[in-house]
Amino acid sequence: MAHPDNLFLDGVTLCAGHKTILDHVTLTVPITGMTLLAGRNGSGKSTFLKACLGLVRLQNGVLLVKGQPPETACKQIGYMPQGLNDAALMIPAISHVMAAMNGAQWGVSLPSRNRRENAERLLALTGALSFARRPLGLLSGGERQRVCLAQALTDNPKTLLLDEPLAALDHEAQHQIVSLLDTLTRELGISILMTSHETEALDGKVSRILKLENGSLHV
Ligand SMILES: Nc1ncnc2c1ncn2[C@@H]1O[C@H](COP(=O)(O)OP(=O)(O)OP(=O)(O)O)[C@@H](O)[C@H]1O
Repeated sequence: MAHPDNLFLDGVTLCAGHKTILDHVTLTVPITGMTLLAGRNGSGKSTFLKACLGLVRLQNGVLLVKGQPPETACKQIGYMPQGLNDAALMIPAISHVMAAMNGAQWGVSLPSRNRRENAERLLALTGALSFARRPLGLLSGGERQRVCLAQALTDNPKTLLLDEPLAALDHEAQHQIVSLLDTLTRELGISILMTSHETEALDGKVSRILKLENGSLHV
């Protein structure tokens, strides 16, 4: 059912180039709390997250994220893509967060003082305020993930799509990020759909696992 808590797919076919990621998939699954999108390298996890954001078009079928088509749903979704492009590495961490605050939701740009205060609030929330003025390229992997998470949290999203937020982190940093994500789901009611190969760090924290394999998606 196209319920506001659900991810809803009806006859969805999704391709990336010549590769079929989803082949006529029909599925309804709640995505409240933390949902792990699992699958082997190249199975299509990143492509599916992009489809949920309306960045990649379906070949066929209907996809609804919390009851809305991707083009509408994306306005209430924070997205953390896999990796950063090289240009982003040169700018201070706080600018990376402020850059996402374009005021698009309300049609007016926020004054820069408000943007800075908002960015500082989000960086404090993710434990990244102490390195807010350092270039992203000089931060450790774990520090950078915290900044990217702060950027994904701009505009108070109801849902976060996180592509490999635990990649290249040591065990301690993985557990710190997982604990932060757990807090976001429990205290702010944010739904998190994330990809990760680090399933051990997520033990006991995920509400469900969605498996993407051989063109099918199942719980
Ligand atoms: N724009 C594109 N054009 C052609 N092929 C693509 C495109 N984007 C992705 N692919 C291919 O589609 C497949 C799925 O890629 P995707 O990045 O979604 O997988 P993934 O499950 O996220 O992988 P990983 O776990 O390695 O990050 C891969 O074989 C990839 O090479």
